[in-house]
Amino acid sequence: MTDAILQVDNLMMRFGGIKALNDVSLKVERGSVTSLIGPNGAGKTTVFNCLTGFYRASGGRIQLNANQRSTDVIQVLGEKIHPSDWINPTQLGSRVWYKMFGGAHLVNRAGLARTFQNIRLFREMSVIENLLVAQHMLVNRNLLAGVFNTRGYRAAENLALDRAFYWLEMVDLVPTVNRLAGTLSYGQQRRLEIARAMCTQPELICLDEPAAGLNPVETDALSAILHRLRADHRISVLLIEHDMPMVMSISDHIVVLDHGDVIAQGTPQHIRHDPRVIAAYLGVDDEEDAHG
Ligand SMILES: Nc1ncnc2c1ncn2[C@@H]1O[C@H](COP(=O)(O)OP(=O)(O)OP(=O)(O)O)[C@@H](O)[C@H]1O
Repeated sequence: MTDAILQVDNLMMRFGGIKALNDVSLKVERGSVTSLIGPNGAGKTTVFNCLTGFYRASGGRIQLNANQRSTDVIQVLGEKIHPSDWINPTQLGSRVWYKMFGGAHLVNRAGLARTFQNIRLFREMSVIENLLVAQHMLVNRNLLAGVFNTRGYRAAENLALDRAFYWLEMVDLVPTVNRLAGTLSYGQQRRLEIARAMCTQPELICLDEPAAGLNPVETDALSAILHRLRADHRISVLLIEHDMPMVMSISDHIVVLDHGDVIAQGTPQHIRHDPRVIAAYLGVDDEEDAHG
């Protein structure tokens, strides 16, 4: 029996006349590293945007099984009211509720965090401030507790600091703690993005091209971090990445997208030899490499 932390069925996304996602079904097994690969414009980032609530999918189903509950991601983002809701008051109430109070924050609270293809740190804030801001949902936000600096408020702040230092250590950035995020090297900024996402305590982390622009040493350090996330913290990872050696070495499962459709999925070994994947994406050189 499978234990999927994420199950995506028949996901569709249209932008006017453009069909960015046609019919995407995939799943991420709990504790696995799953990679989403494909040529430029295949729809990979659009999948991430639908999963994390940046886009509202045009159709399909996204189920996240984390934090000991199952979350219907499309529902919590706030769906349109359907005509049939008027004869089903519970359904109508739920849709109105999520239309008013739903959004991407609920997806994060349900256990999913992400990083971005173009780094989106607060560049003018220090490293530690970036990590504390990420935790504002988790700490006590009671105004009076803050004004009177109550014991509960201080305890929550200390916990946030402990969590920030824990993940800083994990990504090897403790010495940079007071530097402005914008002054870090590119590789350090990528690692800080991962630490910031981890501070929200997700069970599934979606990483959009984390190795882009990294040198080979930094890419190896990143692979080691992903290994540790899975082995030591049982975090599930969904990865978009063009660095094929990294994808092939780190993934348990690979999903290949092309023109908004899943054209293949399976183990790295299986994907490496799939003729459709070679034709659409990997190309002859990679096939020769694989055989060589
Ligand atoms: N907000 C948008 N408005 C209109 N079209 C969009 C939008 N976002 C994505 N698209 C289109 O959807 C298709 C898929 O884009 P997407 O960025 O998901 O591809 P990708 O596989 O992530 O590519 P890359 O590897 O280059 O990042 C493209 O044709 C793109 O132009």
